[in-house]
Amino acid sequence: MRALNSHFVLIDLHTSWYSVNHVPTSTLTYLKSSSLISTISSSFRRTRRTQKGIRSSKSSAALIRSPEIRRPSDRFSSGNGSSSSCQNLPPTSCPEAATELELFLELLPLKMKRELHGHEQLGGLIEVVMDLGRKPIARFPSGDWVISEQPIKHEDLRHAISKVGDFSDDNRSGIDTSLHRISAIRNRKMQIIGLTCRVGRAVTGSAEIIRDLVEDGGSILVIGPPGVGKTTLIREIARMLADELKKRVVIVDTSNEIGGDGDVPHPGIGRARRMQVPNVNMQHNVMIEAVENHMPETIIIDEIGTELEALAASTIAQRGVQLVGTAHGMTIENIIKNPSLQILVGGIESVTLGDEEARKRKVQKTILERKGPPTFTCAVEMISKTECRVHHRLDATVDAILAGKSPLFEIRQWNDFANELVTFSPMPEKDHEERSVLTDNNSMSSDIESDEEDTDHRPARSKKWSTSIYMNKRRSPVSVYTYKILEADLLQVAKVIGLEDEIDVTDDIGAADAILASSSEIRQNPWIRSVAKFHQLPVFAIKSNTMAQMVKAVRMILELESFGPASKKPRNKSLDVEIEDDEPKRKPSLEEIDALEEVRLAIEYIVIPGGEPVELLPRRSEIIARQLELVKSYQLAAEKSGTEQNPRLQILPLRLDGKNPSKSASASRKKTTSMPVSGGGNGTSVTRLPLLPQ
Ligand SMILES: Nc1ncnc2c1ncn2[C@@H]1O[C@H](COP(=O)(O)OP(=O)(O)OP(=O)(O)O)[C@@H](O)[C@H]1O
Repeated sequence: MRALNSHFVLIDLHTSWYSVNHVPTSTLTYLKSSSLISTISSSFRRTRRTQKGIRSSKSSAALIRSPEIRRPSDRFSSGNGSSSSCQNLPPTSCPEAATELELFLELLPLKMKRELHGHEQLGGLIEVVMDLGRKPIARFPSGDWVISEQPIKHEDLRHAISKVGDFSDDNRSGIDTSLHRISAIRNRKMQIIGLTCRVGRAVTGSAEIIRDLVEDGGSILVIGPPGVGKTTLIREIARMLADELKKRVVIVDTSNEIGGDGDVPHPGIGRARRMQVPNVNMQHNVMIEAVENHMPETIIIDEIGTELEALAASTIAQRGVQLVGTAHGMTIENIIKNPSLQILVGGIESVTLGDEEARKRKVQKTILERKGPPTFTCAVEMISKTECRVHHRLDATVDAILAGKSPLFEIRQWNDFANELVTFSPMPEKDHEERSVLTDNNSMSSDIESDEEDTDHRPARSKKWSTSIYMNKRRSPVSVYTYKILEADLLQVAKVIGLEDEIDVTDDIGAADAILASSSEIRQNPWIRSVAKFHQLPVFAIKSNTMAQMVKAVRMILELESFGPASKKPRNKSLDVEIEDDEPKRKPSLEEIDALEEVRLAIEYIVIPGGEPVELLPRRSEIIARQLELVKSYQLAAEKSGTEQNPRLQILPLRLDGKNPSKSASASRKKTTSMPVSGGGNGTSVTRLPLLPQ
């Protein structure tokens, strides 16, 4: 719960400062058609002004550091290499970029190529998708575009394949002397039936947003969703370090994506050296080889994805080499929760405190702590190509997340129009007294609240939800609009309890059947209730983002559980359900709390993400009964094991209906401690909670 919660705090900080900027598009679409739009847009303008104010006001309470502003002349003064000559030009106006784009377009059949040539945003092309029997799609920053009405034929794919090198075992290939990445989809006979062709480009200046971190010499972990620009960023970091800071840089280039296809690396990496990797499974070996043989001062590595690679990264960092690496994930919390990558943030262990210590720290007896120093000094969460969150001290961020506190981070935005970098740090929530002054959020909220009463001016809408209608006929699957709750968390919980076919997530509030939000967010941003009322949608609010509450929410949304006394009377015909943990019928003992916390940690950190069974500590049989209840509330199976004197519970990665809750379980993953199941007799190997004191 702590870890999950803190994610919310993180987003909370982010949104509380400029929540208006982050009103979901769908909401804005709705607002455009309603009388609320003037309220929101005026608040939006106020917020923008506030941001400008912050840029010029050093005393602003929202700033921990004063904002840094760089001019384009600073940005581009020192770039060199072939790409630098084009740095201020749009890609199509730059001869080298245009040549590389031409190489890319060579992949396509003539007709498609001609169509694409006519597209005004050709210079910003991101990907072309060619799937057999389907219309080819071009992906631009502005969205997808159908290149041709003619479906892709075998010969189109053959043409494209003939222009690229061999596909490696990760199904990726490239075009000689370019940075483009071609990824194949195969059928069961291993024939290629689809291609994702990504335009690679060296973007000089793209690393200016974190130049200070690069110059500091610390190790940098870059995380972000696919396609956000991680590879492009670290390619530029490699060039910056090698050419401008004169460091010995070695790139471990697993898919030849950083240095391009071919044996002579692309000029985009400057003087950095590149080591190719014969086979993806050897990435970790090549990482170690790079350190042992080539005396690098910096190692650059894209996509650290396995436990072995994470271990190799940690070894490299211990040898005093600066490491710049990327990993998939939206936030640091995703890395903490990923059993293979945990080591990058220092590893996590569960510690049971003594009664005295727990009282002193005002925490539960079983807490999560960082095991050791993180591999990386700092972390960059990429939000878009021009915006990121910088965690200067990754160790402090991880500690804060594990303790359920708000981590300190800095938001950096590159403003393309003004050509300047704006840096600001949101205050932790509890120190955030002046937030209302800074964001004008309060006035926005109250405006909206008052607008709520103005029901006469709203367009008439069909009633989508009222308790009775919903009870009688709801759609399947039920579409849920989530607000400040990770879609992935909701879908994972639905999957765990075997209801994944019953629930869907939508970005379009107008198409939703229900809203799931965190109560604290609703308190801070009451407009969500206004929107819910307008659409007559029920709001399910969860108090804390524990999986147990999520399970309850899913079951309530699907009417598998009654709303109970927590639901408020339908106001304005929309239902408002506050989901809380079940009230304990009696005050639990410390031992019981400890035992239940052990269950929660085991399920949320090992059984569900790792798909592994966990054997708990021996407990008294009454306590085991309580543990079993909790396990069942996650819709998971458990069995008793241990001896009669020392009974214990073993949580199985099986849903109550007997299926495996998580496909993420990797069979090859190392287990901390394994021992045969005692009493269970099915021969499964069992993983104990890491380092739980005996
Ligand atoms: N700063 C930038 N300016 C313009 N285009 C960019 C920039 N950064 C990335 N791109 C383009 O966006 C696309 C995706 O970039 P990139 O491959 O670096 O993303 P990624 O996060 O590494 O993706 P993945 O995780 O899938 O490997 C590419 O076409 C790239 O050329």
